[in-house]
Amino acid sequence: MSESTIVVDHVHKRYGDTVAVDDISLRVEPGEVLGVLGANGAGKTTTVEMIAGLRVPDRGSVSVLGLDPRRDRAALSQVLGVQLQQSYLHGALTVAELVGLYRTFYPDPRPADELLDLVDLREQHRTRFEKLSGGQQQRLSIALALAGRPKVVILDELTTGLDPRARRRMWSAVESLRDETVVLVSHAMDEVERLCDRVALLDAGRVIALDTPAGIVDRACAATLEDAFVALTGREPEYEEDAA
Ligand SMILES: Nc1ncnc2c1ncn2[C@@H]1O[C@H](COP(=O)(O)OP(=O)(O)OP(=O)(O)O)[C@@H](O)[C@H]1O
Repeated sequence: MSESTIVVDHVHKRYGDTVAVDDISLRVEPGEVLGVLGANGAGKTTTVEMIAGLRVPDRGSVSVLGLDPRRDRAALSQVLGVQLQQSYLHGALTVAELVGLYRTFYPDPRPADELLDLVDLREQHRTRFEKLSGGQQQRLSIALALAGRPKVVILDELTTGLDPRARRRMWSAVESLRDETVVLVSHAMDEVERLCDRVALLDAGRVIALDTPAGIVDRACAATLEDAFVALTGREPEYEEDAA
C-alpha cells in the first residue's frame, strides 16, 4: 500500500484553558480530497494549521509527504499550498504583483494568466489588494496557494462569503486538481458532498466520524449530510451570513 500523504497521529493542542484539539488522528491518502467539517470552534482551523506547520502540537505528531511541518519547513513550503482564513498580504501590491511575487518562490510555478483565470481575477490584475472585495481577496489567496503546483493543498473556508458564481468557480478550480491531495475545511454541506472523497467530522476537538459523505449519512441513518451533522454532533450547522 502506498504511504499516506498526511499522517496526523494523536495530536493535542490547547490555548490556555481551551482544549482546541483533543487527540486527533487521521490520514489523508494521495490524491484524496478530505473535507473537515464541524461547528464553530470544533478545532478545524487549529488542525489544519498544525498540518501546515503554523502551529505546534502540544503532543502527537504530524507528517506531510514524510516531512515534519516544523522541522522541514523549507522543504514543505515547496510542496504545500495553503489558503487560510486570514490573509496577510501587502495591501499596496496589485493582484499581478502578488501573483508575480509568489511565482518567484517556486521553481516551476503555474503561469500567471492561468492562476488569474482559475479564480476569475484577470480583469482585476492591476487592482491593489486593499481595493479588492473580501471575496476577491479570498479568491486571490486561493490562486496564491496554487502558484507553486503544490502536491498538497490546504483550503480553509474555500467559498465562505463568495457569491454563487464565485463558489462554482472555486469548486471547478478544486475539481481541476487531479493528482493533488487536498484538505478542505468547510461549513457548506453541498460543497463537501460535491468535492470530498471523505469527511472528518470534528466536534469539540475530536474526530467523531471519518468516512465518505454517503457513509456518514448512512451511519447516522439520516437523509442528508446536514441531517447527519445534526444527528452526530447535536448542533445546528453554521450558515453563512453573507452568502448570496
Ligand atoms: N489563538 C487562539 N487563542 C485562544 N484560543 C483559540 C485560538 N485559536 C482558536 N482558539 C480556540 O480554540 C478552539 C478551536 O478553534 P478553531 O479555530 O480551531 O476552530 P474551528 O473549528 O476552525 O472554528 P471556526 O469554524 O469558527 O473557524 C475554539 O474554542 C477557539 O475559540
